[in-house]
Amino acid sequence: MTDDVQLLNQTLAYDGGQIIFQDYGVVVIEPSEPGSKDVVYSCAVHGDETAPIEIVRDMIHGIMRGSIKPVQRTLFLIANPAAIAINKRFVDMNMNRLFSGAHEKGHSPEHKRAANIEHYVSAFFDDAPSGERRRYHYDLHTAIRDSQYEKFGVYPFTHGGPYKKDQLTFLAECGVTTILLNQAPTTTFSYYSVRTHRADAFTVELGKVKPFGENDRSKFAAAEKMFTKLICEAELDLPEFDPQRTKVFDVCRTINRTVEDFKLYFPDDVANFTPFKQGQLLATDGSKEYRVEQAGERIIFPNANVALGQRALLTVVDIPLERLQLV
Ligand SMILES: O=C(O)CCC(=O)N[C@@H](CCC(=O)O)C(=O)O
Ligand SMILES: [Zn+2]
Repeated sequence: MTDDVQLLNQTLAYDGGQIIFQDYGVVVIEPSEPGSKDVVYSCAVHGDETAPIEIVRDMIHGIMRGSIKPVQRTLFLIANPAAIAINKRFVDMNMNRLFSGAHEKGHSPEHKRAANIEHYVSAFFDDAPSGERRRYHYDLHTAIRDSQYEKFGVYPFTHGGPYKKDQLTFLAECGVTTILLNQAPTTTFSYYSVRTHRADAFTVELGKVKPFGENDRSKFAAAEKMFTKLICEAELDLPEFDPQRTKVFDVCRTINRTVEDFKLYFPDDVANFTPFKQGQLLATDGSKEYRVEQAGERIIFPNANVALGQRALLTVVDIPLERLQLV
């Protein structure tokens, strides 16, 4: 902790550029001869999701020690240090519902931090050298529940734009071979980067939430290797896109909690992506019942304790990848 405080507002050199400690949890890597990519890695939008924090911490330490030498401009964000300090998902508000200006509607620590984070991300992209550049943002998370597909990415709404083969391939190389298509604007961090900064951006769920020190880092090795390569190589040597590699799910329904009396009708240990039988009761929101409508409908991100007005459950169905417009 003492070291972190001493580093605040400091700039250190690494063999290849500078490490700028702009704010708590805001670290900018400026290579002296930057490549054409601007890469954002964020973690701890949810403060108890420790594996992504360990990954980002170790990448920053690797750069400080000289074992990782980025050639691409990189912004590392440890989004919610106050929530990490109390070992909780958030202090007052779920920060991943406060982007794209939603932070203007309140005054909690998360509202303020989300506003500052948007400022840091904008400054990072704006400060890039001129010329054609590619912007990437991987917002790293771990999920509350087990999952039938351990790693999965949320592809934010593209507003009809095509999905990118190189991004699906990069994620597959990270071990993320399941993709969930979000079909509507949201106030998540990854959608903010897509919409406001035209970045290729994803929420990446890397596994299940565990306390610090209990993460099996071997499960993240492929992802860590690819995250490092992306910033250390001028161009990634990715394999050709293989449509067989990635399984795609489409959001079927978003079920919000609108009243105090919200209930889920399946146990806490039911894993993400578990399918349910047609007609089965999934949730009640006061007197409103939510039952499975389609064959093959699966649940994801169930949480009966979200704030009123927020998403308490998603249902998804698998779709053939061939249905996507790919470039
Ligand atoms: O495990 C859970 O129930 C929640 C995991 C989580 O935090 N998921 C993200 C997904 C963001 C997105 O849809 O892009 C979230 O709910 O914020
Ligand atoms: Zn999360």
